[in-house]
Amino acid sequence: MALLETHEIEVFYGDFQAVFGIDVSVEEGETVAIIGANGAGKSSFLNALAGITPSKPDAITLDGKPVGGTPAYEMVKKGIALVPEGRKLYPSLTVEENLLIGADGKTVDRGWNLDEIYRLFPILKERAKQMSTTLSGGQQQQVSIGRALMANPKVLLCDEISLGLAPTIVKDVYAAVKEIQARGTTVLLVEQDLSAALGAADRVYCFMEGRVTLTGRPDELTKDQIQHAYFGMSDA
Ligand SMILES: Nc1ncnc2c1ncn2[C@@H]1O[C@H](COP(=O)(O)OP(=O)(O)OP(=O)(O)O)[C@@H](O)[C@H]1O
Repeated sequence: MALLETHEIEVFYGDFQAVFGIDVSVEEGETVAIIGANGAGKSSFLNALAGITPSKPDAITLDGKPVGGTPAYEMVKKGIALVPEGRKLYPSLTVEENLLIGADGKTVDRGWNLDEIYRLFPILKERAKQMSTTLSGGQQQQVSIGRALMANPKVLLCDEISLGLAPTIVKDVYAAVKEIQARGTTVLLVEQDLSAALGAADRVYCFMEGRVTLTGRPDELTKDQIQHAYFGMSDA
């Protein structure tokens, strides 16, 4: 049994359907990436897992138990924590205060605390008392990841953590994802930066127009397969 599974999950905004019956499974300790173009439904899917958009109870199982439709503040206590698109830090709080807020979602100790976050992201220790808004984009992304880890999740959800960052900074952020996985945390990420996603993930799912068009291990997939799955076209 996989740690996290979706079963024919659907996401609606009023009458508009963004996700059409998607099955995804994530094994404990895996890093899985969802790739796809703008509007493919990646964030809608991730937000359903985080309890931000509604879903049916059986549509999401964690450790085999239905958790779909659980509100976001409860979902994090069940073990699913989100690094949201755009970081969404609290601008009036310091770096450390932002991190400490993440600990409100902690119900089990899986080894993540302030010391461990500062070990993963040493610059944040130096900047601990600064307002989060004074940090660079990459450092703010570190705070957002650290805040989610402070909840000690079973599964860390990351939404477009490369967004707006220079390529060298993206590399650093993804090196941290590898480290997070190495420390035993399961990661499910949504990413438009293909090389970042393929470099970090054990398995990928490609979404197009709210459906899965391709799945596999990065080393098994060809460029043409990915292009076809991404845009519905190929070189041929
Ligand atoms: N709050 C909302 N209300 C109505 N429609 C929405 C809402 N959020 C997303 N959508 C629509 O749902 C579809 C999927 O959007 P979603 O943001 O999930 O895609 P995405 O793959 O994450 O793309 P992006 O990378 O641009 O965020 C799009 O057609 C989008 O316009």
